[in-house]
Amino acid sequence: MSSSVALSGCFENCMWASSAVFRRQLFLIRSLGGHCCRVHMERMQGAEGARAATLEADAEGVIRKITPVMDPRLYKGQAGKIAVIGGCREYTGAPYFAAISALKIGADLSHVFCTKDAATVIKSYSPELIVHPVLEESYGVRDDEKASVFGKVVGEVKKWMERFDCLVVGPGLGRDTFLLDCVSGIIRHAREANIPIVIDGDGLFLVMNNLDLVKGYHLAVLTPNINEYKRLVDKVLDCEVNDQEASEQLKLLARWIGDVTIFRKGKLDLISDGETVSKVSISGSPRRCGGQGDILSGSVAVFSSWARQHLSSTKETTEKSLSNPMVLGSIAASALLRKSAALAFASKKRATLTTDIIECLGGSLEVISPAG
Ligand SMILES: NC(=O)C1=CN([C@@H]2O[C@H](COP(=O)(O)OP(=O)(O)OC[C@H]3O[C@@H](n4cnc5c(N)ncnc54)[C@H](OP(=O)(O)O)[C@@H]3O)[C@@H](O)[C@H]2O)[C@@H](O)CC1
Ligand SMILES: Nc1ncnc2c1ncn2[C@@H]1O[C@H](COP(=O)(O)OP(=O)(O)OP(=O)(O)O)[C@@H](O)[C@H]1O
Ligand SMILES: [Mg+2]
Repeated sequence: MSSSVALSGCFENCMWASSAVFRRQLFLIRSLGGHCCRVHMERMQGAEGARAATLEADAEGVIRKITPVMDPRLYKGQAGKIAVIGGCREYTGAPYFAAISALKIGADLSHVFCTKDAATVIKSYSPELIVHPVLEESYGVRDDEKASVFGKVVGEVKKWMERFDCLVVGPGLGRDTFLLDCVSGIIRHAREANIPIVIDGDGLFLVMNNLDLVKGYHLAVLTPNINEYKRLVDKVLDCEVNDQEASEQLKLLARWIGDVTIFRKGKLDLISDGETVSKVSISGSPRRCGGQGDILSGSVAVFSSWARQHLSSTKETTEKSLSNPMVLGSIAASALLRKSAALAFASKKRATLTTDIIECLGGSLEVISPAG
């Protein structure tokens, strides 16, 4: 069987959910206990053979290609307008890290949509950010007010939606049920408006329980850390993480969810849109202070916006995944985060904090793609 025929067969597998064949397979998988991934893997391997090892991405080449030149004819906003949906009573650092990283890399405007409790705190970290105190948690809303507050919250974000090049949903969002309902409404509007979305942190918690929010949306990137990836694999593939077949499992996960890009964060970063898998293993920092994933989500937002702009202005024909702006943006963000973390660690050692890494973003980008 040709590999393309086999691949399309595999895709069809993802559509089994409503068929009798799928129910029979599910029964078989369940009867085998925790071996469902092996079953899937064998199907994949049967389909594609033992595919070539996952290639290291030419991340610096990608950065050079998509980073826009500094052109005095550009006006404010053309280098990127990013919005972070996140920030609640508990977490104010995460949305700040994501939003400020976007600016430090070169976006022109960075907004944060958060709860009232978080807004003043985030504003006090930086006057550069545009902060909207619009999200509401259950404790502040009576049951009989919920429908109207929902409409107001979603409406406030929708007013701005079309101006954004990318949304980052989840850093420091929390897990309040009413707040997450409103964020589901925001994601639906973003999809309708064709706005790319990076889903991270508690945004992944939301999406994992409502896969339809991202299913089939080619402009969505999911950025799970080690715990979030475990939960995603468990929920979607109904099995455990398989590190021996990491690339195949990731590819399968992206296909199973449907047309999204998944960025699996870890000792090495793996990125797949279900077509190919790219690896970025540039050495980073051994410090694992919280917040590095937040820098990454803001960075993916900027680079994927730049990749989208680049691709729409060139007629390059290339491999399908390398014409996927979300994959290119993810590869670029991974490399820049890792280089910046290494640079920060070289001078700060054990005292390295997320804010130190953010300070290294500009310098690290300058080495790869000088501003002029
Ligand atoms: N400076 C800041 O502001 C930073 C803020 N950050 C923000 O923190 C948030 C969580 O992200 P994280 O990375 O801690 O998630 P992760 O590793 O899955 O969780 C570890 C364990 O905690 C638990 N758990 C988590 N949230 C829970 C909840 N609301 N309620 C109850 N349990 C919860 C979780 O349990 P489980 O999901 O398994 O039930 C798991 O066992 C997210 O918004 C992120 O952006 C970070 O970006 C760092 C910098
Ligand atoms: N062991 C490691 N060695 C080197 N770099 C790593 C390692 N683990 C993660 N990273 C880098 O740090 C980035 C953030 O990953 P991490 O797993 O810390 O995210 P996170 O847990 O979501 O972070 P946050 O604390 O912001 O929520 C990854 O993209 C990766 O490049
Ligand atoms: Mg995180």
